[in-house]
Amino acid sequence: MTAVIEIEGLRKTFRTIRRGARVALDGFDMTVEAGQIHGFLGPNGSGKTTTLRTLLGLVRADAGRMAILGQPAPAALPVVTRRLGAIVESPQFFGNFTGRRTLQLLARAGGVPLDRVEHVLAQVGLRDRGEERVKAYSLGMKQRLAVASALLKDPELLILDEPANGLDPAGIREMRDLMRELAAAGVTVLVSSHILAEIQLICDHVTIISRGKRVTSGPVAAVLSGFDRGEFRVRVADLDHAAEVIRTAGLEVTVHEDHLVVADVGDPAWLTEQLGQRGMWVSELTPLTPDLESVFLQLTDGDTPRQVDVVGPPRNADDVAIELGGQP
Ligand SMILES: Nc1ncnc2c1ncn2[C@@H]1O[C@H](COP(=O)(O)OP(=O)(O)OP(=O)(O)O)[C@@H](O)[C@H]1O
Repeated sequence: MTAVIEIEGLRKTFRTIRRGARVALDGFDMTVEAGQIHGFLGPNGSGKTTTLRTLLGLVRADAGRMAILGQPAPAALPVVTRRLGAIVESPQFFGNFTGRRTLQLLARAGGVPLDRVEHVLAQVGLRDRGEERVKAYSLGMKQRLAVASALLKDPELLILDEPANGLDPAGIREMRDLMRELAAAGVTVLVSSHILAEIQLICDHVTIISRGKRVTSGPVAAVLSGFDRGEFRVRVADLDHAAEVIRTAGLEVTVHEDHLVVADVGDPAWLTEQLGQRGMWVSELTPLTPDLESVFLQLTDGDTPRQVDVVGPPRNADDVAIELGGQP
């Protein structure tokens, strides 16, 4: 695998007269490899936009090493810029121009052959709406037009900051389908978001940032499996009695209003047998697999985010080692 984005030890402190020093990035690391749809997740103010702006040379880092498409950034950005598409600030389009005209002007300004315009209009699903004025576009269509403008150069890497922001569920679904199509066409996509369910559906890899530090990264499945405690939701008529039986058998159990949650259930058949032998019939036994939202909340909640690092270049859920520990 080739790394298309490498970030190591990135530091940035903003200093303002009114609010003093604010640490936005505190030794942040991230690697995005070719072909990935990589989700960049973090709570508001955790440093996502600062990372992307720094990577694209819009903000000067205090320290750290960055490379895009194998070239040092920001020094080599002029060299790689033709291979890179990015939407970090919401682009403002002239409302009286049509979508097609807008892209034609951008193509001409960027020295891109005009036939690319029809191609990218089709790619983002705007070919039939290309003759409408941009001011008549919905937010989702404007976002797609922005993506189309970033695709004009036929980039190998597309960086999108919060592309689903402000979109309704249908718009989010369209954006998700578009990203999948781009990835299928061989484009590496880095997409920052705080919409966890979407990231889980769209992305194959994820980096989670909290307070300017990476708290976890790796294949989505591996990150999730690192938080899988083998929990099951169990419904029986007599919750307290069942909890006592399960505890006596050595398993951790928490009693909820109408169900139990049992951790570290190796063999669910054993659990039903234990309860059945005592005349307690299980009406529900559901594995509780963690989703990105619960992992995200565990990692980014509270004053001190836990540092969770994937050791070595992750490939799949089996060869990922996850270390839990305090902040360095
Ligand atoms: N130009 C700036 N001047 C001062 N502080 C800034 C500036 N840009 C960002 N910050 C601060 O740096 C921190 C990180 O902000 P950043 O915008 O990178 O976070 P984010 O993860 O993108 O958040 P959001 O999801 O809300 O966009 C925040 O505390 C923010 O207030």
